Amino acid sequence: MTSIPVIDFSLFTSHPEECARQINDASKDIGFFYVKNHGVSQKSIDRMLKCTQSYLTKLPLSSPPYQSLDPEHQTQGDLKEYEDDLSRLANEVLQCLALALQIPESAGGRHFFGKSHDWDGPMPTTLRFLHYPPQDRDPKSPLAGSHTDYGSVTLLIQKDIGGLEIQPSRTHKDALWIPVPIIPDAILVSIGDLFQMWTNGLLKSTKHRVTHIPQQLNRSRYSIACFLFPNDDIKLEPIPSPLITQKMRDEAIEFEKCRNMAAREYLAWKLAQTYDYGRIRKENS
Ligand SMILES: O=C(O)CCC(=O)C(=O)O
Ligand SMILES: [Fe+2]
Repeated sequence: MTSIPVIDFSLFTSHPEECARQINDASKDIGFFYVKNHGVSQKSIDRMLKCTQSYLTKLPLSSPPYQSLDPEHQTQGDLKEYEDDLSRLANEVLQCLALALQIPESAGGRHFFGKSHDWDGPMPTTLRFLHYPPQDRDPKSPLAGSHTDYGSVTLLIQKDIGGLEIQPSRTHKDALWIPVPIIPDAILVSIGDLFQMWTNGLLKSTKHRVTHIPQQLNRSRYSIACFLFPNDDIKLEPIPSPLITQKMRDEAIEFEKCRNMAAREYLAWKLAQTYDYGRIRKENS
């Protein structure tokens, strides 16, 4: 695959197996897909983007380029409506992944991942509102450096200005970066590290970054990311899918060091690495 497929998510209601097949094909290959007809109200998306714009642009430039809100303490209002729509979509995407991975009924069937992602519980699923201010700095340095997402699945909404790029090839570090266009009314979904580990690499957590669009240097960029995380104690062991064989497990040696970790520990470990990396770079510059 050299481009990100667009999946008509109304298939989830009419033909769930077909929806699952398309999501599976994209997740095994490029690790990213768009969903349209996703049922998240455009009105609530627009309101969220408007709030992001009016709130984040008022923060001092020294603030971090993102703010995380805590949906747990929202009981009504715009954020609540958005969060309800998004959690329904997230749950349906997780059902498609369970269907595609043929999780046996005895283990929960299509609700296998829904059970480990308890949206109302104390899990660290995060909504992140991102503002990338206009650039007067070196346009060659990316707005967000190359990374994979640490959670299970990410749902992303971007406003007007592109710049997101992905590196689908995993064979060498200088492989081609391909731009991710903004498709109006579509939500971008990506597979995170946890799914890659749970499936011994069958599903792909793909590197991505945000770069400058030269014609847009003087404009702010906004996006809203929802990073799905499972409950803290979920292990990073292979899941019960007949598609994940012992051979794949033997080959997935890069995941071995994380095998005994629970999801929360992995998150803390990744954050510590990122933080240390940032600190070391700062100290050496
Ligand atoms: O802002 C974007 O478009 C992507 C941000 C991202 O990849 C992240 O925060 O993990
Ligand atoms: Fe990301």
